[in-house]
Amino acid sequence: MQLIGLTGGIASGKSTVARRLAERGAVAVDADQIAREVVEPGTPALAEIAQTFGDGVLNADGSLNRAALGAIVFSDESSRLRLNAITHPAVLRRSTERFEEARRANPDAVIVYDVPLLVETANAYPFDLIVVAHADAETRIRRLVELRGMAADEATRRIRSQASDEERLAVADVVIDTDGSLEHTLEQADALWERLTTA
Ligand SMILES: CC(C)(COP(=O)(O)OP(=O)(O)OC[C@H]1O[C@@H](n2cnc3c(N)ncnc32)[C@H](O)[C@@H]1O)[C@@H](O)C(=O)NCCC(=O)NCCS
Ligand SMILES: Nc1ncnc2c1ncn2[C@@H]1O[C@H](COP(=O)(O)OP(=O)(O)OP(=O)(O)O)[C@@H](O)[C@H]1O
Repeated sequence: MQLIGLTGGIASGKSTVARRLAERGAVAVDADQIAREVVEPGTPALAEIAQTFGDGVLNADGSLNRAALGAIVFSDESSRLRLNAITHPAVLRRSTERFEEARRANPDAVIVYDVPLLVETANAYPFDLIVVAHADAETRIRRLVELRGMAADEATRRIRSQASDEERLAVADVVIDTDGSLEHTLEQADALWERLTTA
């Protein structure tokens, strides 16, 4: 098994790279998706979030109101760290289970773990290789505004709450330049796959 940590700032194109690698045969594990699973109604993490941030972060049906919680944590660093302290242990546990399942199914599996906060959590995982998808903050803000309808100031706040480009590049074994065309990104993902699968 090879465990590849794939990170990058918000809207850098991590999921695009992960999807391409999955098409070529990798097992993709997505930390954002797991972070959603661990706060589903009935989970201990959701109960702790409601206790910490109040019932205002819940929808009428008891599910997490992501916009309400996002508004709190991306404008107040201590709240964001409190949320991380609640969710990250559960994300770590479930992610590790997914890696283990993939290894049991195929001992030669190449697992691509798409994780936005890798710089903050890298030491928790035994990565064989760290890949950083890198695009300028300006490009990422434009994508968030144009493709996801996010307000520019919200996009800037999220970027500020994450590790800097320098911090991410400092831990990278491989950098994928995601600032250019989509084809250029996909070509680099294909080259990475060749490297991973030709010993
Ligand atoms: C605050 C929440 C409810 C906002 O939900 P929303 O649907 O608006 O965003 P979503 O979860 O799709 O995340 C989108 C992007 O925001 C960034 N982001 C999310 N959480 C964080 C965080 N705690 N710190 C910095 N950036 C973050 C990431 O780049 C992520 O890809 C949600 O992001 C959350 O529960 N975050 C805590 C869990 C976490 O750290 N997830 C990141 C991967 S482990
Ligand atoms: N050169 C490029 N490389 C990657 N994505 C690109 C490129 N040009 C445009 N895009 C677009 O930018 C967006 C990047 O989104 P993607 O979900 O891949 O990023 P992400 O890093 O996973 O985001 P998040 O941190 O929010 O999960 C997609 O809509 C993609 O089509």
